[in-house]
Amino acid sequence: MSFFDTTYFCLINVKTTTLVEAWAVTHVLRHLSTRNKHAHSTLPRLQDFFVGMDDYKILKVIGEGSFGRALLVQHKNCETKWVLKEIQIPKARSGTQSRREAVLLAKMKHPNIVAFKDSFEADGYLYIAMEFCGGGDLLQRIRLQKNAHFSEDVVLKWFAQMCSGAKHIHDKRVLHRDLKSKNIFLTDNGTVKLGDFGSACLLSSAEGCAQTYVGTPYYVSPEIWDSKPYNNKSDVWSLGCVLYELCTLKHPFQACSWKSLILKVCRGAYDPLPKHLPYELHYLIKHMFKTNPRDRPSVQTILTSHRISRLLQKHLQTPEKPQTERVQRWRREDGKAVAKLLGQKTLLTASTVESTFGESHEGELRPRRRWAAGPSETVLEVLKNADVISSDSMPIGDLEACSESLASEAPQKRERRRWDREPPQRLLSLLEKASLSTAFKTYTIHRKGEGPPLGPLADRQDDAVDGPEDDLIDESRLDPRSDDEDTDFEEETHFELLDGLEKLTTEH
Ligand SMILES: Nc1ncnc2c1ncn2[C@@H]1O[C@H](COP(=O)(O)OP(=O)(O)OP(=O)(O)O)[C@@H](O)[C@H]1O
Repeated sequence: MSFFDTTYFCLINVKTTTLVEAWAVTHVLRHLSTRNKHAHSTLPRLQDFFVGMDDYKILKVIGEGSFGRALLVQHKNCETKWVLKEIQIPKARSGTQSRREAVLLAKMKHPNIVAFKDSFEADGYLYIAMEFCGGGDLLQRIRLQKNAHFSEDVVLKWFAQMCSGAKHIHDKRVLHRDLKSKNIFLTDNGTVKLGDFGSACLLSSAEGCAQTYVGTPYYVSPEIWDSKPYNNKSDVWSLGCVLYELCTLKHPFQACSWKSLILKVCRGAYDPLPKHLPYELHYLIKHMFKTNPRDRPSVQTILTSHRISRLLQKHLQTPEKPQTERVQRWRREDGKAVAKLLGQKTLLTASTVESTFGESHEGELRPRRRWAAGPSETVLEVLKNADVISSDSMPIGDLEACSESLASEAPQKRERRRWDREPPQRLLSLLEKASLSTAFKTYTIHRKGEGPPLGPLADRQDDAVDGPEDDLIDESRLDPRSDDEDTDFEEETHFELLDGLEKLTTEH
């Protein structure tokens, strides 16, 4: 199929939606057939193609990312503005591989995901036409604020919409892998949309995709620095970074060196949110920044059964349905039976402070669990002779020793799941001299021996993604899943992050 055939096909597909557009197609076809007769040896670049036509024009170059330019274009007759991403296709790569972002976007139809319009290739470039978000990206919006914080309502609304978009892609077993405020857009009417699927990766194509690390160091979760597989909770970590930025107008993990950045990320050490923000947001951030991905909530959980859910739901047009309850609710009778077994004391009395409501009955207002007024005797005993030092100044080793001694004093020593290992020494030493400015860029790092970093559309020749577009999504993966399965939603292949990173940091 020649370039012109391909272009005819694309244009017909996109523009036959209205009569006006059908007229435009006729015009374009006539124009192209004239051009075809005098076809040059060099195929036209996008500029020739659009500007030369009566119906479209390039309004401006919006910006340039790591992998190409973003252009604002307009269809003359319907005034619709699109963003056209122009991405150079690496010579060695096949065109079909290059369409991954386009195909992913096309399949992701959701009010909180940047809509796909069309994609085509010309002259070694891939063009992806997508919805133009007139409000710009969230990073620009945050910068506009200077020091004025967003209202709580705005933060919750935007975050709810981000989660809704993220849930949609996770439900399709797709990871975004590069969620950051720069890749999240606002429309003119203030709706949030996730964009830039250049890094998105279908798990079903682990063969071709999971061997590549994509991400922006400031938003990368601890497991990635630990060379663990990327999973849906890694996207949750990145969303946590964006939420934190919305709340504070700062990055959660600020640092003046790579070493300190990675240490902070791996320890999950961030400054607490401002006090005026609701408790639910504090609680959510704490959970999104759990260093063990299994302890982080999934987006499904955040939207439906987390403490924050109630606050988020009112900002969603179509509220997310609560999870189908797999775990049976704890019934009062069961509680009583277990309590009897455990020590002839009802669990209600054991776990709640006696309330002025007295004994509650089914359907009646229940007393809320409250902490006892003072710390427990055991804690007081342990702390009696302890030095008073701030946790900030306490070296991590001391903290661990202290918490271990506390645990040994406790009546029942409970094994806690932990993920607070130090980042690998080699990683720290190789990053020591690298400039931190590079930590804000999107990286693509290939496996050991794969050569230099390549764009998001570049992949191995034997990439399983290559092939008919419909093969890209395994439909069986679209079935609804339980939240437990969600936790195990991760890439199957490990990759060597350090080798790739070493190359990058010596290049920059
Ligand atoms: N759909 C869109 N609507 C409005 N602006 C957009 C859209 N897509 C991209 N932009 C803007 O175009 C510019 C370039 O975006 P692009 O996605 O090419 O790279 P980037 O996100 O800036 O960088 P990187 O590739 O490192 O992620 C950015 O300023 C971005 O805000």
